[in-house]
Amino acid sequence: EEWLPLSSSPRVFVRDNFLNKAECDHLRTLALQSGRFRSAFVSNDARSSNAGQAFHRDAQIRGNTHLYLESEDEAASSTLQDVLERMHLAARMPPDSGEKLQIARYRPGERYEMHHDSGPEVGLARPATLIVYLNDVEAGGETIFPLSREVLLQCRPVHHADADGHSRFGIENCCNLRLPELLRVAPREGRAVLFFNHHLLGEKDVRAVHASCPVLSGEKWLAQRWFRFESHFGTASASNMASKALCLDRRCSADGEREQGGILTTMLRARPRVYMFDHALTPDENSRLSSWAASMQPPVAPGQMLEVPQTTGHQDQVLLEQLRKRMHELARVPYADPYEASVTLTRSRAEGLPALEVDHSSEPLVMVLFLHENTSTGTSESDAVGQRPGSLVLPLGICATPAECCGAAGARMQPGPLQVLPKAGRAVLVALRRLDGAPDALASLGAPRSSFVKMDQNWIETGPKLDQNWIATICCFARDV
Ligand SMILES: O=C(O)CCC(=O)C(=O)O
Ligand SMILES: [Fe+2]
Repeated sequence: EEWLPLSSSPRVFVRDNFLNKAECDHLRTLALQSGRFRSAFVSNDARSSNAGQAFHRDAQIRGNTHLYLESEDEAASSTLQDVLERMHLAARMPPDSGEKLQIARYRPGERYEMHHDSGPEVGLARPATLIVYLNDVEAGGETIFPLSREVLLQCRPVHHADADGHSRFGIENCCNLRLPELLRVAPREGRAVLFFNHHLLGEKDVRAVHASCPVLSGEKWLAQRWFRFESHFGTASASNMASKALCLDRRCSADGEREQGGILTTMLRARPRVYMFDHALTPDENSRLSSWAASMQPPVAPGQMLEVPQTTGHQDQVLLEQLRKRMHELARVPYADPYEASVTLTRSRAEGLPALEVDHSSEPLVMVLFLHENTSTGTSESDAVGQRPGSLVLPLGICATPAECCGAAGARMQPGPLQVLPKAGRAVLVALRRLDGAPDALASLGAPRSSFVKMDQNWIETGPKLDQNWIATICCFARDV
């Protein structure tokens, strides 16, 4: 497994060894050498002018120091560029969506009380946050997410009286609690936490509040990337990544991030967002999937679609669910087990945070498609890239302006159909929405005339129906063609 989903509401993922020791050391050294550390609570940058951040200027609320790495730092460090690229790939966020990388440092006693990272109401929308811890902390410093209203209340930045009549302020009251509804991520060198501050359809997820427990002993260092809805230029990494995507469009060699478990992630397009995952299925899964499809009675004709039964008892049920789960994880979309987890989810929604608004329209809906042998997808537009039989050709729309399509390097990029060659175990993810949840007109997939299996209830015969809350499509090839 690669990124481990810890919670589906809010969406929180964790991955160990996201950065290696040398990379962690390098980022800390860059930060120290810059001499730019300053108190988080006296920050007078643009962000402090908004209401949501104003109270963070109180040392009691947030006592650590931090700095931002600048484009000059990026230009001078290929390690930093590489780290940033991997951060964007991991978060499935386009290259131009990142703020400057923040390096933060907490000394004993320093903490950051409960807060939300995003404030669309004040013009600061941050759909996702990626934190990487840069060292091992002797004690304390966990990042915590309250998963129920009860726990949230016990963590609020007010004085809480405990049973003995002692008063404890804010998270100090709840960092000691060992409760199942308190998700706690201990800082470990190289460990990354990815969480989404907005729902898949763009609305702010009020449940994504979190805090940093006080460091009890030692120091805590982290690197933090915030992602924005709107294009957020000014970082060198944006143009590097966009030109790599350009290279892939033109069929250069793949160059992506190899995740744990051997899955190789590559961004094919920034707008709309298209990702390719090699080795998403193991050879064993490919062959089991192929023989399962081949065993269908009556046989599946080329071009015919085949529905995966929802019923339990099918001999390949376990395999199919495992794949479905993996596809969801790759898409960073919460997986709702059709038989169990969805029930659990519904229950936790009903009981968990009754006073908070939960956006039911963001129900995950991802379809998983498998291409079978003897199928030819295709549109005539694909000829320019020399279509091979069975390729997945995505006629990904026409950009109004090149910059709109591909960000910083847009002027050099030719939008047009994207061809993904079939390769056993390869999956392709197309985000159908922009980061703010609006349907991405560039992701109009048309109607690929291939044989697909959709892992939910219905056949898809035409393009995705955005009015039905489609978020993404992900398909995988079980065979080479
Ligand atoms: O230090 C942590 O673990 C969390 C930091 C955080 O939430 C923030 O800086 O916004
Ligand atoms: Fe935060």
